[in-house]
Amino acid sequence: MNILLVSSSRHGSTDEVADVIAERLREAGLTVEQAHPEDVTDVSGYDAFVIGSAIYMTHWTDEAVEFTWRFHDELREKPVWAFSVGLSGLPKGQISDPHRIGPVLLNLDPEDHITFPGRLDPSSLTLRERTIARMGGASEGDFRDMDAVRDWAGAIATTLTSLS
Ligand SMILES: Cc1cc2nc3c(=O)[nH]c(=O)nc-3n(C[C@H](O)[C@H](O)[C@H](O)COP(=O)(O)O)c2cc1C
Repeated sequence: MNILLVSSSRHGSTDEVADVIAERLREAGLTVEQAHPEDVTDVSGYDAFVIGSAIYMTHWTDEAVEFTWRFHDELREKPVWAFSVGLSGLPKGQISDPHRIGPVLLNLDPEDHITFPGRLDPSSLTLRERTIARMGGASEGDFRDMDAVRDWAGAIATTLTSLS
């Protein structure tokens, strides 16, 4: 079973979450190809999709959203899992609003969607990003829980291996 795992990241933390998902799916014997959404030109030949994006200003990246529209018809025909990486749910994360990604998820109609806590490293941000993050009261640090990521990927693997 061939899976396309698409991740959209500005500062790397979402790509690293995607790497953990890919590793877990491969452990289950699934074939996984990883790509960034803007590099994908063809989605034929895949049996399932895992699509994730970092959240910025309550939205998925433009590249991730554009991917979901570009391949809307193909994605609708196969199982899709979606994940977001952001700081929603953290005590100071006032800029987060996962509901704003609702239209994307409605478009994708995924089997499941999950939001994983992300990483905010001020030293890697542009001045504009740093200002927005500070104004929003975002917590600085790496809040990713890779065990939770592995568990989520494990559940996908269980579903997909039962189909094949
Ligand atoms: C300018 C800026 C805006 C952000 N907006 C949100 C947001 O609206 N919701 C959220 O949950 N996280 C938000 N975050 C946190 C990022 O989603 C988090 O840092 C994520 O791990 C970044 O992923 P990346 O390293 O793959 O780019 C924001 C971060 C920055 C710097």
